[in-house]
Amino acid sequence: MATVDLQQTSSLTLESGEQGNVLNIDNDNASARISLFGGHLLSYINKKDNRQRLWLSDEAIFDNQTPIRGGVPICWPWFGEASTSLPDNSPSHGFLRTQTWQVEHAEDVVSQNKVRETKIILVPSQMNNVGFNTNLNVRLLIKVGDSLIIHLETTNLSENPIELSQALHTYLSISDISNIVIDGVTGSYLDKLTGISMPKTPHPYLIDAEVDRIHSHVQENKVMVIDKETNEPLAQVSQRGHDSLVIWNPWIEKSARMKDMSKEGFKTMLCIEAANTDGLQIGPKETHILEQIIY
Ligand SMILES: O=P(O)(O)OC[C@H]1O[C@@H](O)[C@H](O)[C@@H](O)[C@@H]1O
Repeated sequence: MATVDLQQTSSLTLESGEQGNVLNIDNDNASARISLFGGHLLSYINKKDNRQRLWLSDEAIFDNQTPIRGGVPICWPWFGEASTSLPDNSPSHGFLRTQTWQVEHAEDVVSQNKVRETKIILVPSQMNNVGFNTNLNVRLLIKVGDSLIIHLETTNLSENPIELSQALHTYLSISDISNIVIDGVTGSYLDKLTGISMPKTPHPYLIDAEVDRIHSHVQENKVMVIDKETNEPLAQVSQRGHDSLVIWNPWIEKSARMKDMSKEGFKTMLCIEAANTDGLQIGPKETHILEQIIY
């Protein structure tokens, strides 16, 4: 691939430091950081209130091998543990979050609503891995403006349908997990901790223990995390091209077992993941877009 001249995009710089190679974006509406290891968003600050929307672990490991804890990991072409048909030691959540990605395109643009934004397209440098031999093309389109738009595009280049699973594993930054309520998630869900399908999402939806849930029948497109005391929205996401939302917080004991999470880390994060967990079929020559927008 031809090298993209990043200097053409005035809102964008490439930094090489302790966190590896990171794209730094700073425009009129927002700032953001994207690691080229994993094509991984690390930070998004919307300048309308200067609040950080993404949570990044204080203990995240930046060694260009370990998946980064926090931000927006790209889970692809499987979500969660690898199927038994794949070789032993196939990594959890697929192999793209531990690939180096390249910039295919970068541009300062003005949106239809006349908002200045930075548009970036990233592609993984390698596609075949650990027995998952596909004829698939992946692109990650990111628009940083008065919202953060993320498109994970998968194109099936082959003559046959292909099945996969995937997620935009977004870690949202919140003030205090004991002080929030989730709005917009209802219906039945699979509790991954017990393996049991639960008929109803609790209302109000509070988090006061470990949660790992796949919500497959979410009616609302927009989901909000609201401060219980002030009623202010702390985070707002919407999604498209998904079959489920995954809600995850490891709570006290699981956090303590994780090498890249501090003891108190779980208190200020909540994952709301736009996902396809039920086997997404992509037809020959078709492109699928999984979108999440963070406001
Ligand atoms: O530690 P990892 O591989 O990044 O996964 C974190 C969590 O990711 C969530 O999506 C899964 O539902 C959890 O089961 C998992 O523990």
